[in-house]
Formats: sequence, C-alpha cells, structure tokens
Amino acid sequence: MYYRKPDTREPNSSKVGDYQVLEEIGRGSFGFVRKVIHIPTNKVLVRKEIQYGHMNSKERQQLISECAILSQLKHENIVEFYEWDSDKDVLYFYMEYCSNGDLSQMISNFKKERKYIPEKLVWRIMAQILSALYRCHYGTDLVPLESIYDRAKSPVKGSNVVIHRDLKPGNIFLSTEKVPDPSTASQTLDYNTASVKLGDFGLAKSLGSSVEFATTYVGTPYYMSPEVLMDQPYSPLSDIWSLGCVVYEMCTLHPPFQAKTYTDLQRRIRAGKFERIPEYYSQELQLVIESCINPDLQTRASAYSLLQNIQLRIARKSLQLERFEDTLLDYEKELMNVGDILERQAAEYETEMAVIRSQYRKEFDLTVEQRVREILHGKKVSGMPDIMQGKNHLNRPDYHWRVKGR
Ligand SMILES: Nc1ncnc2c1ncn2[C@@H]1O[C@H](COP(=O)(O)OP(=O)(O)OP(=O)(O)O)[C@@H](O)[C@H]1O
Repeated sequence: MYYRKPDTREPNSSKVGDYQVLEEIGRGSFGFVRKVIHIPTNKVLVRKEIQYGHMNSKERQQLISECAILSQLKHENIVEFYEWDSDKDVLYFYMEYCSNGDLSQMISNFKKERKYIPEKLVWRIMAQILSALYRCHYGTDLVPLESIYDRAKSPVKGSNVVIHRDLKPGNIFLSTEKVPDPSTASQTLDYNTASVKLGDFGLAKSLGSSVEFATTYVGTPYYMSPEVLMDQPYSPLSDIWSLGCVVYEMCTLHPPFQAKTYTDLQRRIRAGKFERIPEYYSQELQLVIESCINPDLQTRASAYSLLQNIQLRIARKSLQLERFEDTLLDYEKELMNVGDILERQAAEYETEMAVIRSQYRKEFDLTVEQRVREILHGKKVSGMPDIMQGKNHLNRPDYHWRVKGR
C-alpha cells in the first residue's frame, strides 16, 4: 500500500504538501469536497474539508475518533478512507474518488428516460449495500456463498458496531473498473456491471456494543426512520429503514414519503404507510421493502435476516462469480504478458547468440590463418589454439560435415 496508515492521534504533522489540489466537485453540509492528486503515487483522490476551528476539544476528539472508525472500514462496497490531516482550522479527509456518480444520478437518468430500473439491477445494488451494512452492523465480513442455498451463519453480536446514519441515494456511489469502449457511441456507465460503494460515513458513530445507542442524529428527512424522528435512540435498524426507502426509490423513482412541510413528512413517516411499488416489480421485492420500512423495531428486518432472501442470495452469488471471472481474466492477461516477455527474451537471446557466433567465427578464422602462416614460414607449431581445444567454444556447431562416398 502506498499510503501512510491513518492514525488516531490528534493531527499535527502536515501532509497537505503531498497533494496537488484539483477542482471542487461539491459542497456538503460540512464543507468543500475537492479532487486531489496524491503526488507520490499520482493517484486521484477526494479531499473532504471540514472546518473545525470553532470546535471544543471534546468535539475535536469525537471527530478524530470518527477518523479511526473510517480507517478500519475496509470493504469492497465502502469508499476507502486513506488518511487525514489538518491545516490550521481545517481537517482534511482523503478518500477514494468515485468517478461514476451516485445512485441519485442513476435514478434521475432513469426518470429522464421514463424507464424502470430493471428488477435484477435493484436486487444487485441492494445486495451490495447490504454487504457493506453487514460489515458495519456486525463488525465482520460476510462469508462468501458456496451455493445460493447456503444460509448465512447467525452473526455474533460484536464490538465495533458502526451505524451509517445518513444512508441516501446521494451517499451510494457507483464505480467501475471497466474503461468504456471509445469505439462505441455510448460512453455512459453500464449500471449492470458497476459496483456500489457506500460513502459519507462522516456522521457514523462507533458504538461499544450493538445494544448501546447513539442519541444524536443528523440526517436527511426523507430517509429518516420514525424512531429517530421521535428523538428516540437509534440502532443499526435505522439504517435498514433508510435502505428500504432507497430501494423503494429505485423502483418508483421517488422517495416513499414526501410532503410539503416537515410536520406532514414526520406524520407520514411515523404512520409508515406507502403506496405499492409499480406492478412491473415482483411481490417479493414489495415484501422485502415492507420488511425494512416497518415502524415496529421489534419486527423490522435486520441486515442478517434480509440476506437470507433467495433473490439477494442469487444476486450475491452472481456478484461472486463475476469477481471470479474478472480474476480469471486478470490471470489470462498476466499469462499473455509473461508469454510476450518470454518471446521477446528468446528473440534477444537469438540475436546475442548470432553476434557471439560471428565473433567466434572471425576469431577462429584468424587463428587458423595465423597458424597456417606460421607453418608456411617453417615455424614450430606450439600447439592447438585455445579455441580448438574445446575452451570457450560454442556448444555445438549448427552444421554437419557430410563425407561423400563413405
Ligand atoms: N468519494 C467521493 N467520490 C466522488 N464524489 C464524491 C465523493 N464524496 C463526495 N462526493 C461528492 O461531493 C459532493 C458533496 O458531498 P458531501 O458528502 O460532502 O455532501 P452531501 O452528501 O451532498 O450532503 P451532506 O453533507 O448533507 O450529506 C457530492 O456531490 C458528492 O457526490
């Protein structure tokens, strides 16, 4: 890894100099987001800037511990956090740059084209968000599926529980490793192969255990769970409510609860009643959404229970197979590279051998010529030249004497 490991100390040493600042890509509630280049590795990253001059030391400490949480969250479906730094009153967070937009852009693209998002794609995206949430809520990675009939083992209630607290389409990024084919007219992202990255854990809070709850909430009202709206402590299940709202929005292209006033929105969310998703989608998907957007915390689905759903298992298995195929393709490319290298080396070897052979040939001819002259001049022949005594000679001449008539 090229990057310094993030640490949990109060930031004091400056790393700002390692970065070249490029354009601003957005502005969130905490400050600017800019594209930067990490000069030593030439890699494009994102820098989130948070003004912290006005914060007291307790608040700063809280922010620093957030950095520690972010640095531990290494998962293929979570935006990678590289390091943090400070400069006077500004905290800088350096993270992975997701260049292919987010789910809110994808939803508006489908809305513009007046098309439904295919159901298979909805399950695929949901499976990836759930893999990331599983990692956050249970502090451990999901075990890969052997077959779609595998049931995930019941997770142990662990430490390092992280609640996202601000799950919304704008915080779910899309990324692709595949470079679009310049020969094709369409340069748009193929959503069917894109992978999902959960970002903006700036508001996440690590809890000592899953039964402890955080009591402060900053979030986006459309996706906010009723318990949070009612100022009650919240748990990982609040993320599941928000996930239900996100999946609902992928199907209907609008959030499940909308209102002109905050009070009305609050009333609707607390009632938890929403229209069915379009008939285009299966009843199974509708039921999964209902199990998430459920005001009753006792019966609301968890990341673990959702992952038992057969459609989500199928989506996970097909994602695993895609990754396997990618790995095989990478191996194939590597083998082809090795083949090219070997061929080049063989050609170089042949050229070198040809040069050496011709040098020997000259040397041999000269030596023979010299001995012949010596004999002609009546000199005593001291012995065989080195080259004829088997020293330094080529392994085998590439010609054979054929003696006629024997
Ligand atoms: N890792 C990233 N890669 C690419 N773009 C990003 C990344 N993180 C944030 N952005 C973009 O930067 C902009 C601001 O993001 P930020 O998360 O600060 O605020 P927000 O999510 O828009 O709002 P809020 O702060 O209220 O959650 C958004 O347009 C977002 O898409």
